[in-house]
Amino acid sequence: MTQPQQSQPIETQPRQPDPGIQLYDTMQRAKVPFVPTTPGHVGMYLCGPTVYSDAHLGHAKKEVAFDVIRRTFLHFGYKVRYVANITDVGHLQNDSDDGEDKMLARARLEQLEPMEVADKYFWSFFKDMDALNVLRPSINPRATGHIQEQIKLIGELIARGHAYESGGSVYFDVRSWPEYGKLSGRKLDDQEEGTREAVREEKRDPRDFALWKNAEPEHLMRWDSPWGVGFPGWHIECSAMSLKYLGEEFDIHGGGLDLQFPHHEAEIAQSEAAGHAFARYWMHNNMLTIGGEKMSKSKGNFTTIQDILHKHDPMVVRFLLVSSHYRSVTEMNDEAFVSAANGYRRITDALHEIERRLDAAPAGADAKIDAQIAARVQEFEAALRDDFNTPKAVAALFGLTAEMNTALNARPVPRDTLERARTAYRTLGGEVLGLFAEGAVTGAAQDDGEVVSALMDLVLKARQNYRLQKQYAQADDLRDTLARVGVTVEDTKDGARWKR
Ligand SMILES: Nc1ncnc2c1ncn2[C@@H]1O[C@H](COP(=O)(O)OP(=O)(O)OP(=O)(O)O)[C@@H](O)[C@H]1O
Ligand SMILES: [Zn+2]
Repeated sequence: MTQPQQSQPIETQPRQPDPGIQLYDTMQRAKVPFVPTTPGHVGMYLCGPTVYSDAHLGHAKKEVAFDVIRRTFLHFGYKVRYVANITDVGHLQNDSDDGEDKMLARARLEQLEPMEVADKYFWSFFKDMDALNVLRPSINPRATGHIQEQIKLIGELIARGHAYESGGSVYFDVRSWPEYGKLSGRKLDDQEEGTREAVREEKRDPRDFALWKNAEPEHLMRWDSPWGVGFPGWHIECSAMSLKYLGEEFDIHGGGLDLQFPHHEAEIAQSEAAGHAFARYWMHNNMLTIGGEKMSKSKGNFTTIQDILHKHDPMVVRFLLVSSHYRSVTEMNDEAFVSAANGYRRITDALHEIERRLDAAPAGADAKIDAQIAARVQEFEAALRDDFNTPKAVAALFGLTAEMNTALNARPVPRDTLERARTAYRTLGGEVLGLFAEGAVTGAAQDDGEVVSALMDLVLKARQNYRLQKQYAQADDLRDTLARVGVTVEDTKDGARWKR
């Protein structure tokens, strides 16, 4: 795999970790101050994809939401360890303990080995995420690479009396853990059982969930265990891998709202019952919807990220996603893309104009514009400190853009002020919101992006050099070549400009 073609966030100045971040904790059902387990550090665990098909736009909402949260912590001076798992075994069709393993069902459909399915969709997931400028996880553990860790944790649960073996499978005993249900607020008696008769018979209580499943003879993914040949249940991988890479207690556990029950509830019960403190804060993104309904693979109402990237610039897709709050529903339709494309262009046009004018700008600074920029930076940062409020942060960028456009239209803006504005855009829009990927891998619309803009800057500089050296034939030749591909060059008092 090629390296991610994205710039890692860099801080413009060394910072002390910002103590003022508030986040909404699903467990406390309130916005609370973020207090790290280890000062200056954030350990995050995100439930990643089950790699059995191409990712859709709903997955992109989740990945981008948590990517911005991670980037915000980096911006505010924290060191972040970001662990996001890959589920490549144990996720059964109906999310309970019944049905076929999603990986196996797909393997049969595509006539591939289960591991071929996992690898195929693992790489396609990261290709999509690179295009959307989502930073790669610090650690990206796969469930099948951590079978021993899962077996060990299951053994601990049996030893403590919170799990039992039955018919070669092992189940978590929910009755032994009265706190089961505390995240989602579901009482044990409300919880529906959705399992087959044979599975139900193995359980002491229908709501017990599988930690280990006995493998039927035709089941291809299988490992030896103290309970016979089988495979792990879906939930146990996240407890085992977060414990391994983030320790006994870590800061933030994230995932989609639809994972609260049963997945996160099960993760909490099995981790805490095994004696681990587990996550301090629980964060959940809301859903991306289409016609008011959750976009999902099983409903069939999904659009893959690949399909979207054939029609739209990946940065416009990202802009659309960050324009709504991670805890809000994002409704997807054509108008949403049109308005995101317009909004994104408004911001990038201003940034490019600022960058274009930098070289020829008069020396000095403009105190009034500097103050406006500083106020917008504060507004942006305050929005993100307040539970990562990206729509408000985007509004601050629009405010900055309106003010900069007014200033740019009124008078020559001095260089230090242009530089300050440029840094504000590049740091806040680029590093924190991740909106200006340099050379991200993409679909069709990318030629409109920054690569072209950078190349055109080079060409115009070369033309200017010819003119300064009075080599007018060469300068005209460049202009004519551009004209043949539909690019016109205009000479203005502020230097040459190009347009298509
Ligand atoms: N429409 C959506 N909006 C936001 N997040 C989503 C959406 N769909 C899935 N996710 C999140 O992506 C992750 C993986 O989800 P999953 O693989 O179950 O996708 P799915 O399309 O819902 O599949 P299925 O329909 O088979 O359940 C989960 O954290 C889930 O919350
Ligand atoms: Zn998980």
